Amino acid sequence: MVSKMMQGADDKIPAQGFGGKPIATKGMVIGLLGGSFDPAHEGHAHITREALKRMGLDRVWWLVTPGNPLKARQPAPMPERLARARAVMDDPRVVITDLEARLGTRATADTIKRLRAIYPGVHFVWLMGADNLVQFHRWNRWRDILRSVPIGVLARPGSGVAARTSVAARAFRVNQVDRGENLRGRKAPAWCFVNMPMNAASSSAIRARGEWKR
Ligand SMILES: Nc1ncnc2c1ncn2[C@@H]1O[C@H](COP(=O)(O)OP(=O)(O)OP(=O)(O)O)[C@@H](O)[C@H]1O
Ligand SMILES: O=C(O)c1ccc[n+]([C@@H]2O[C@H](COP(=O)([O-])O)[C@@H](O)[C@H]2O)c1
Repeated sequence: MVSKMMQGADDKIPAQGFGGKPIATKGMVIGLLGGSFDPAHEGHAHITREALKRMGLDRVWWLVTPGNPLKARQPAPMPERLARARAVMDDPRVVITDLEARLGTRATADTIKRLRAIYPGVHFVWLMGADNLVQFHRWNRWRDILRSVPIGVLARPGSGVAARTSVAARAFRVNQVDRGENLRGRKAPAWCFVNMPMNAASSSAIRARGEWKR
């Protein structure tokens, strides 16, 4: 028989955060911000705070990718990207993790599938900047992603029009949340476009200025 104390612990999954995987509580709504974070910057922190505030999220996990499947360039070593990300985003609601390296996944569709299996009862929301919606139809099994989790798209300078008229936006137009930006309780397919004061920071600009290893 499960004791009262154990019942409390059972709400937390995975039970002991095994293998460095973060612990979540059943019923939580967790935003996933995947990225190269090469390096992390104020733009990432800005969209994370906005997503937490506007979308009804309990947590955001930054998934520092072992390597974007569409980018030929190898990013800086994982420990350095993790350390920089933790310095940029120091908030108890945000977990910086190398989960994809631990799971052995690269394609977002695979990562989401694995996370939903490992964390039953947890609701995931995929987050991305508007520039990623523009080329989202080039991602592996992009329609499966849209059908498996709600997606929050955050405005980024220069990408608004292209994002709104992108292949993915047009294909899933009827699933765009028409009122507000709150994705809590939404069932996929559902996505929102968050118009907000924008931050122009980018990793490539930081690298171009020689402020980060290339
Ligand atoms: N300033 C920003 N405004 C809105 N979204 C952003 C911003 N910077 C990054 N993002 C989003 O954060 C996620 C991770 O971005 P990434 O780590 O690739 O940074 P980046 O600045 O876009 O890098 P790069 O310049 O090398 O392409 C992506 O979904 C991206 O769209
Ligand atoms: O799954 C894919 O095919 C895919 C293609 C391009 C990008 N992604 C993911 O999108 C996220 C943003 O990548 P980036 O390099 O723009 O920061 C990151 O988690 C990548 O793994 C995923």
